[in-house]
Amino acid sequence: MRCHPIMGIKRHRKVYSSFNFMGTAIQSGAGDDNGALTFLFTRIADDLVNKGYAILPDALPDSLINSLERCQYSMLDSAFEQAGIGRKQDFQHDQRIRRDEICWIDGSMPEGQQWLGFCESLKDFLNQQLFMGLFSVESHFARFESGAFYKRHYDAFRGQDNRVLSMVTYLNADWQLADGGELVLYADDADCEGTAVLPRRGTLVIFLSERFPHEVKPARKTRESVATWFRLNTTRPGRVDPPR
Ligand SMILES: O=C(O)CCC(=O)C(=O)O
Ligand SMILES: [Fe+2]
Repeated sequence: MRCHPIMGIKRHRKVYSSFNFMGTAIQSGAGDDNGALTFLFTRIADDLVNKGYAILPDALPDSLINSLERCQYSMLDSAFEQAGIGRKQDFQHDQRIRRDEICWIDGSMPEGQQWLGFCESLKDFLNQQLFMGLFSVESHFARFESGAFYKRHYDAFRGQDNRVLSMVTYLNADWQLADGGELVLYADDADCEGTAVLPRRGTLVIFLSERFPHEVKPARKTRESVATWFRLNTTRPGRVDPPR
């Protein structure tokens, strides 16, 4: 994959260890987890500056993945709804483009709160380090049943939407190449090859929403993921901009 230096993001030198991950006090040993999270967040910030994306296998602490999984298991299947394309008035289901089911994480369960706390901490860290001006976070579980896919798309279009950063993580243990369902991240519109990522448990992918077209190849067994977006606040007089 070709890489381009990221425009508009600069590293702000700071002492990382002083950062406080209040939202992610994970079970016991929170001190160790905080150290690991500082390391992870620093890696993400560096990769965003250098490449505009990060692909990090085994990135998330087990405790966080386990609680995401508990949260997801406890949601009734009926809580998953067919995913649509577009926002509000443009919202439509188009099975030719995507065939996953989603369930928004609203913080009504402690495990969901823990995940949203992790995302908030990352948002604050990136704002402190890179001055990204991220304002809010939205996150949902997604389930791709066997045969489901999501065709090549952007998560945001320049000047139109306020999704700035896209992040995906996966819950699938023992996912093999033969299971399909790869996320393919393309460098730009001209890139036909891309970089394929297997949706393996704990892998974290994060990228600039407006810059990288991407797709999910057809899965050959049920594929469980968590998709998250970091947004700017584009509310202005006469136009309220709620999340989603
Ligand atoms: O699940 C993935 O790997 C990516 C999903 C995606 O592109 C999206 O929800 O916009
Ligand atoms: Fe996407």
